[in-house]
Amino acid sequence: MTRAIRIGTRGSPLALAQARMAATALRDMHGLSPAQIEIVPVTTTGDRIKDRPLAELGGKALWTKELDECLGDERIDISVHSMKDVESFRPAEFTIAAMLPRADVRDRLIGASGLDSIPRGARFGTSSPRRAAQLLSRRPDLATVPFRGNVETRLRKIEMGEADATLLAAAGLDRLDRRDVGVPLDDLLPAPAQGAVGIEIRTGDGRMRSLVAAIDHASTHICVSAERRLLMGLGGDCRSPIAALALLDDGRIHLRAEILSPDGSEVIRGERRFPVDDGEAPGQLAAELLGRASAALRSLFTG
Ligand SMILES: NCc1[nH]cc(CCC(=O)O)c1CC(=O)O
Repeated sequence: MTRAIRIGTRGSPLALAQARMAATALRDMHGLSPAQIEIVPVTTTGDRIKDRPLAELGGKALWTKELDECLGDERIDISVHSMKDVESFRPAEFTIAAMLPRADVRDRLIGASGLDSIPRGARFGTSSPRRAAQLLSRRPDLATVPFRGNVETRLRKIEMGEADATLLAAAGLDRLDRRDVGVPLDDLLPAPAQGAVGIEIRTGDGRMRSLVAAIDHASTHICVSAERRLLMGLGGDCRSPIAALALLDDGRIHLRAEILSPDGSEVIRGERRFPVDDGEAPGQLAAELLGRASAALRSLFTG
């Protein structure tokens, strides 16, 4: 091994925890010493802008732009991302060469013991169009209030009473050792790629490609790729209320998805089962969902 592998990551506590998971996996797989891996925190646009819903800025590589610049300039060798935050179309210059084993994919409800136990008219904190729409479809009496910041910040906002309840990804809570926080919701479909951590390299970097490919978790990669293909087919971005989850079932992919109007009044659900090497099926499911949606809902998508 020549010089240390530089792992670029966002600087949030969750991002750093995920970068450490990637570092540990690489170290264990390749028998590296701690000095042979370095973690390089990079501040992204999404981290800097704290006062506006990110959905308003929409589709502008909010979490990846600065990391991409570092990766492109060879200031880092790999980038570690929450796959959920990685836009569906990436520059050909970069390749997601591996994913870590997926964590709990569910959202957890904070501030109430179940969706039915939230008091009538309570304020629900979220800036996620998906979470807002899913919640309003079940509880139209609730009011959503904007809710940004990292996981710890959002938990503090609930403690301070800025909102009565919120949803957070189980994956993030668990990785921050907040395993006891919140109630998992089994019947709320998560965001595409929720719970998955991706490792990105420069497409031409053969050395990193083989180092990183060795820690790839194949079933996670297969399922998250199917969810991202669906997203591409929908032409959705972080402004579009989309939920999707692919699971492997008997060697085949079972992909479930829903698209929602922002106020939750319209919910279009669908699912497909298909072989893992069928790259077309997710796009076909996307087209089918859009075909069943009202013109107003369809207009939120460009696919
Ligand atoms: N949107 C921010 C974000 N990006 C990834 C996670 C959690 C980890 C994951 O889903 O992989 C979170 C926090 C959350 O949604 O609660």
